[in-house]
Amino acid sequence: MERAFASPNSPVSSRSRFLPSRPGRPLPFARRGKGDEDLRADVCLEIADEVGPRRRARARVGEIHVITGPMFAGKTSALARKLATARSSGNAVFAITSSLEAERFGARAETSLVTHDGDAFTGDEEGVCNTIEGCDFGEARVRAIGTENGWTFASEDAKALERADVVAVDEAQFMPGLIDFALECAEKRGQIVYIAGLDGDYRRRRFGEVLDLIPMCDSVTRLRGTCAECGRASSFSRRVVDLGDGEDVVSVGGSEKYAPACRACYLRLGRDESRGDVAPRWE
Ligand SMILES: Nc1ncnc2c1ncn2[C@@H]1O[C@H](COP(=O)(O)OP(=O)(O)O)[C@@H](O)[C@H]1O
Ligand SMILES: Cc1cn([C@H]2C[C@H](O)[C@@H](COP(=O)(O)O)O2)c(=O)[nH]c1=O
Repeated sequence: MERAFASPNSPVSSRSRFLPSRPGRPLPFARRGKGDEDLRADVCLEIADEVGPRRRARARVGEIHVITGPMFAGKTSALARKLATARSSGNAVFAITSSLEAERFGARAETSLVTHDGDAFTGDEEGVCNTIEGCDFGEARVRAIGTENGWTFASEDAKALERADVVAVDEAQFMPGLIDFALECAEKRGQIVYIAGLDGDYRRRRFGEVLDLIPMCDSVTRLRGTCAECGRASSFSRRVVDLGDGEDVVSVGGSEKYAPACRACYLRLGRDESRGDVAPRWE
């Protein structure tokens, strides 16, 4: 797909210089008419701050944004919204998730980011987003990878990853080599990178490499959900089933195994269930 961009010297504000200029193509928004160029600038400003095909070419250095927090906090939902926005402003998107997701969401999780509500961000092959009339979408792919495969992709996927403006990783706690991958995308290829995943496991201990990315990222968002016990904001993931002595930290699942917990309920229920592994660390 051929792309034309506004000249850096055009008489528009520095922010709107990130915006794609595509003569003859529909605006990615419904309102059109007199002064379309102004409208394009006005409407796109808020999303152009974070992503835009122009930005990559201009800066040659990308960004890394981390979206973390406990289970059921809305990490995947937030990531999917970011990607939908990026895509609807003409960016090519490549999203990666863990092949472990298929264990809880089935085969659709091989090519979609699936949330606990059952919503999904889906790539082009499934033809979801292209059906909205008048919108000019960048291509999108979602691929699941196994930890045993590393960051290897089929050749067409590897090309799509290479040319993407925006790269996303969901379930990042399951991905060894996360830091090298994120840095390669942002600093070698100039891509905007979103990393979503758990920072801690059910014991509130470091999970994978998500935390290690913090000193290298541009922004961190730690989301909270709703405590399943009391309705206050949840900050932690509580494992609600006993998987036996020496249980694995990694155990894929949803609400049959985990619950969102506020601090008070996490401590109370951890002790009530005699789960030494979740007792306060100061005891
Ligand atoms: N205890 C729960 N069990 C199942 N779903 C929940 C629970 N608490 C919240 N949810 C739903 O999960 C949604 C968030 O899903 P998702 O974006 O997949 O979160 P995350 O990626 O952080 O686990 C919330 O909007 C809410 O509707
Ligand atoms: C706390 C915790 C979680 N997991 C697993 C359970 C789920 O499969 C994912 C988290 O998914 P979400 O999108 O954040 O809801 O991680 C685990 O293996 N070990 C844990 O301690």
